[in-house]
Parts: sequence; C-alpha cells; structure tokens
Amino acid sequence: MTAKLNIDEANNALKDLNSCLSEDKKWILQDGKLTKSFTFRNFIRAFGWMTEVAIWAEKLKHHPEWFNVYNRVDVALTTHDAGGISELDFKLAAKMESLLA
Ligand SMILES: C[C@H](O)[C@H](O)[C@H]1CNC2=NC(N)=NC(=O)C2=N1
Repeated sequence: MTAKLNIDEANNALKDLNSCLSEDKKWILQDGKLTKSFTFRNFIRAFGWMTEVAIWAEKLKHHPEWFNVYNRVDVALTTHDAGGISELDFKLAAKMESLLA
C-alpha cells in the first residue's frame, strides 16, 4: 500500500489523476514529489479547503507538505515511509481535487 511506485507506475497514476483536469490545472511529478499549486478566490476559501483536506489527511493517516500565502496553496506530496511517491499520494491528491468547491 505504501510501497514506492516506480517511474512507469507513477506516470500511469499521474495520467489517471490528470485525465479530467485542464492543461493549467494538472499535477506534476517534481523532485520525487507529486506537486500542484492551487489558487482560490481568497484566503478564507483557501483555508477552508485546507481544513477539509486536513480532516481527510488524518483519516488517511497521510499528510501533505504545503505552503499557503493568501489565496494560494502549493502542495507537494510524498511518502516518507516509502522514500518516494506511493499510491497514498495519489489518493490524497484525488481527494484534494474532489474537495474543491
Ligand atoms: C505512523 C504514521 O501512519 C506514519 O508516520 C505516516 C503519517 N503521515 C505520513 N504522511 C506522509 N506524507 N508520509 C508518510 O510517510 C506518513 N507517514
């Protein structure tokens, strides 16, 4: 479950995750992390989304690395236990997309 994905597996999962997203909203594999920069209408929208994600992160026992300034949240997902990207990162990424208002 938390095994590190090889490059082919990660690229396949990335393709699935990005399949419904427009070109400017796609996730990117970068430096061993699954990354995306989200932009919201304002800080409250950004922080509200982060709060919902936080509840799911606890439930999944998998936590995001993220950086928030005003309406922007830069996300970088990785699985420390696996030393790279695992299915859990893609699961959390998909949850983040589903929680967008
Ligand atoms: C014991 C506990 O489930 C682990 O330490 C979890 C917690 N949250 C985690 N979050 C992330 N992003 N990577 C992990 O390897 C990880 N490990």
